Amino acid sequence: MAHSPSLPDRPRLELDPEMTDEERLAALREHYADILDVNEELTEQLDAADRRREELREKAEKLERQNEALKTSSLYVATVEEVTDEEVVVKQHGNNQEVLTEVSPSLADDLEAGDRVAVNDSFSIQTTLDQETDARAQAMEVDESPDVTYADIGGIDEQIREVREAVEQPLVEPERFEEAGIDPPSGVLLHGPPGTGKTMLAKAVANETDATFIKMAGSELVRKFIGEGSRLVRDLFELATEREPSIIFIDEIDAIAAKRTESKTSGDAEVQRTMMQLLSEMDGFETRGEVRIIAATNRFDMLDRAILRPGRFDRLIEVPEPDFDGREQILQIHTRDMNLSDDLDFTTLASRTEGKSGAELESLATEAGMFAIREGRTEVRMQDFEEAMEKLEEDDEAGDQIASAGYADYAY
Ligand SMILES: Nc1ncnc2c1ncn2[C@@H]1O[C@H](COP(=O)(O)OP(=O)(O)OP(=O)(O)O)[C@@H](O)[C@H]1O
Repeated sequence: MAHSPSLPDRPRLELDPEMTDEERLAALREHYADILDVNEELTEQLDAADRRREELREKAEKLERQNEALKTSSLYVATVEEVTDEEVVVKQHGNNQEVLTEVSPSLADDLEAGDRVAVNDSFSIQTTLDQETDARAQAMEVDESPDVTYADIGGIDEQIREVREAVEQPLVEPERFEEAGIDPPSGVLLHGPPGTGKTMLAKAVANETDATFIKMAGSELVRKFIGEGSRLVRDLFELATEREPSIIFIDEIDAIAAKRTESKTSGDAEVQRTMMQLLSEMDGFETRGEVRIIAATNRFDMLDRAILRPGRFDRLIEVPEPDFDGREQILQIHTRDMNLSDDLDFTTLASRTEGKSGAELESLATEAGMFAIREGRTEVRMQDFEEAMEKLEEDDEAGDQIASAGYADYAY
C-alpha cells in the first residue's frame, strides 16, 4: 500500500518591527515565493491523488464486473493458445475444444499464450486464473518460442550436432527414422558441470523446431511440491502433448532420480514415486511423436542407472567445461553487442580463464562492461576485463570460504 505523501510545511512570514521598508519588502517577496512553491507541491499531490482515485475506481469497477460474472454462472477452465489484438484462441480443459473468442484490447494486453483463464458458457473470458495457486504453472516454465539459437552457444559444436541428430531430426524428419526402421532415442541426457550451456541447448532446439519449451526443475519438484510430484509429472507429459511439437526439459533430474539410499524416510518414498511416474510416462510414450524429452544433471555420478535403460534416457551427451577455443568463442558471443576497444585480446582472455564455465565467462563480460560504465565510458577496454577478472577471483575466493565452512559441496 502506498504511503500518503507528507504535506509541505506551512511557510512562515517573519516580520520584525525594527525592519526597514526594503527589508520588509524582501521578506514579503521571499514569503510569496515560498507560498508559490508550496502551492505547486500541493497541486502535484492533488493531481497524483486524483490519478490514484481514478485507478482505484477502474479497479473497483473491474472487480465488480468480475464478481457479477462469477456469481451468475459456473465457469470452465481453459488455456490461452494464441492472442491477437482483439481475439484469443482458447482451448477448454477436459474436452480440448478450441474456440476463437473476442476480448477487449486491454484484456488482450494482459493475456499471453499459456495463461489459464476462466470462460463462461459462451466462451467469453471472465477472468485470468492466478498463477500462484496453480502448482502446474509454478513447477513448469512454458516458453512458446525461446529466443536462444545455436549461434548463441559457443565451444560445444559437437554436442550441438549430437543434440540436433537425437532431438531435432526426429521432430522435423520423422520419416527418415521410419524408413530406416529405427526408433530415435527416447530421451537425451545432458550431463556436465553447471553453467556450460545445457539449458541453452535445449532451448535452441525448441527454437529451431518451433516447438514449445516446457521446463521442469527436479529440485523444485521435490522441495516445493511434496505429495504432488507424481501428479505434476503426469501433468507435464499431458501439457507437452497438448502443446506438441514440444520439448520437455527436466533440469536437475538427479533430484528425482538419485540412486536409492538406505534411509527410508517418507520424503524418499515421495521422490521414488515421482521417479516411477517419470519412468512409466516415458515407457508409455510414442518415441516417434512430436514430444521430445531432454534432461540435464550436474551430478551424473548420483543417478539411478534405471533411468538410463533403453527406451528411457538412452542417449547421453556430455557437456564439458569449455576448452581454450570454446572460451574464446563464448567471450566473443557475450561481447558482440559491446563497444570494444582495439586493444581487446581474446586469446589472452581465453588463456587466462581456464576452468571457467560459459556462465562465468558471461559474468566476466558483464562485469567488464560495468567497470567501463563506472568510469563514464561506453567503450570497454582490456583493462576493464583485467579488473573484472580480479573481482571475480576475489568473489570466488569468498565463495570458496563459504563452501569450506560447509555450506555447499556441489562438485560435479
Ligand atoms: N557454451 C556457452 N555459450 C554461450 N553462453 C553460455 C554457454 N554456457 C553457458 N553460457 C551462459 O551461461 C548462462 C547459463 O547457462 P545454462 O543455463 O545453459 O547452463 P546449464 O549448463 O544449464 O547450467 P546449470 O547446470 O547450472 O543449469 C547462459 O544463459 C549463457 O548466457
